[in-house]
Amino acid sequence: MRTAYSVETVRAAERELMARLPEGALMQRAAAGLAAACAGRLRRTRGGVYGARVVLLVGPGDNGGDALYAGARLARRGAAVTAVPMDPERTHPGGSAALRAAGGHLARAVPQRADLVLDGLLGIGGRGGLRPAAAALVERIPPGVPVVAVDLPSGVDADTGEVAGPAVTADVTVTFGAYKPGLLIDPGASRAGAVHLVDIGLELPSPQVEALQHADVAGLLPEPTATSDKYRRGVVGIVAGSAQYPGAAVLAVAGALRGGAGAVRYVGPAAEAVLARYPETLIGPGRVQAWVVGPGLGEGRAGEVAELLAGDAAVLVDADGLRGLDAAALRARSAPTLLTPHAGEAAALLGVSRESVEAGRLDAVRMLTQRYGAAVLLKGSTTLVASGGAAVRVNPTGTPWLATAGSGDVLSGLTGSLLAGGLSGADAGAVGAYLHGLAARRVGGPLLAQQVAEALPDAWQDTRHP
Ligand SMILES: NC(=O)C1=CN([C@@H]2O[C@H](COP(=O)(O)OP(=O)(O)OC[C@H]3O[C@@H](n4cnc5c(N)ncnc54)[C@H](OP(=O)(O)O)[C@@H]3O)[C@@H](O)[C@H]2O)[C@@H](O)CC1
Ligand SMILES: Nc1ncnc2c1ncn2[C@@H]1O[C@H](COP(=O)(O)OP(=O)(O)O)[C@@H](O)[C@H]1O
Ligand SMILES: [K+]
Repeated sequence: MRTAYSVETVRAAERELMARLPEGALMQRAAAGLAAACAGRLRRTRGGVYGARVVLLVGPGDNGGDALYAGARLARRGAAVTAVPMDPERTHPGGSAALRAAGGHLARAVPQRADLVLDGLLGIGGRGGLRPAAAALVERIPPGVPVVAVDLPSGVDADTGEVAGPAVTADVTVTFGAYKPGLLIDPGASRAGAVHLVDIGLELPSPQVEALQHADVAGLLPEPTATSDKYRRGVVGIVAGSAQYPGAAVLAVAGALRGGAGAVRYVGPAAEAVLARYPETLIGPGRVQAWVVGPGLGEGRAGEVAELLAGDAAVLVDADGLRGLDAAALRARSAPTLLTPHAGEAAALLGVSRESVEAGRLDAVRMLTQRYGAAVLLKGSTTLVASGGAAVRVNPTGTPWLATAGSGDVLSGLTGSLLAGGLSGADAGAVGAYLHGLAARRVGGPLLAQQVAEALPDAWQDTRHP
């Protein structure tokens, strides 16, 4: 499991550790890790540190201090290091002195010839959009030169991944002590590049955000045993499709057949199309452990949704099923319930704009789980899964090629199948999104939704091999 912590949590752990260490020790640990990562990068790109031209963008706080001390270490190894302070009156004094003593120097303008740029403008102390002095330095980063962000790319909100205005786009982010949510959640995650964690010895409580990895998923997947039969493995029912959208039913069934349930039942007007493609499908009402309702349902079928929600099987509500949901009915349920909106559907459920959901995905998914009393999977770039007050799960797999009609139907079938296999709403959502994203990466792009479904068994097997 990869875990991420809010600024408040990191600050508290930092205070606790600092009280037990000599002054400045943590910053030296951070700078040593940062310099090592930069040296590694320079070795790969130009054969070594000696003679490399390194530019430091230096902000007024400790983030700038980290950059200056790391710059001093690189200067001692023969790099030509130039630091450009955002505010020359407010620059980490110890760091500036160390850099000068190591042979580096400070400048007013950003040199345009460089082998590496360190973004040490703002770390976890950054608030709001970059102020003009910081934005002006970011604008002067020479194009094509690799950028290493110190702790996080300046302009990215550490707690949410929100980006208000200009921000640094890094090739690598060297982060200290713990991942921050903004490094895992878009739009921030896309600005961070490859994230490298430097252990500085912080002791941390439970995380605010987490991301499953192969071993976590393999541990949650429902595998059949010698005593399994198709009913014990779980039956998933799909209520999807309409005369207008029969394909949604076929794609949801395609996902459900590869999600580990023992049988897939289809209820709706697209039975012929479903059977033509998947003769394995059971047709018509019957007992199930989990329902998937919504893909391609069209309008005027809220009654079917309400009826399923009144029952005691697990229910996944997607797409058209999400229209006019009754929060009180959802809150009254005791079986697992999972809502799987994309940003537009989430916006409608919250009564806000789609843009605000996309800009603040973490807040949106937390508000949805609170308001509807259900687990919520918010689809899109860096899919999030929230359930009650537990850590929000961010999906680390996936590809923008998934932004294609029908891929969400495959996801809902797959995830419903996992619910039928006995996973909780949050686990089914996180594991479903993970496999779906892994399968899509295997296909590459451009991809068809049905290819994603077909690649699911291979993705499932991949999770067993770390
Ligand atoms: N935590 C740990 O364990 C460790 C932390 N370490 C390091 O410390 C970093 C945190 O340092 P920090 O607290 O000094 O804050 P930092 O990010 O440098 O920024 C604050 C300064 O920026 C300014 N400013 C704010 N917003 C702005 C904006 N939008 N645009 C422009 N300016 C803005 C703000 O100005 P003010 O608001 O005061 O006017 C203030 O001067 C952390 O990320 C990590 O690198 C490691 O050394 C060791 C272990
Ligand atoms: N930019 C993106 N990056 C990664 N995944 C994306 C992106 N946009 C959409 N997706 C994924 O593609 C799928 C689309 O689902 P959805 O919007 O319900 O489409 P549809 O209703 O056509 O099936 C979801 O799994 C979503 O997370
Ligand atoms: K930074």
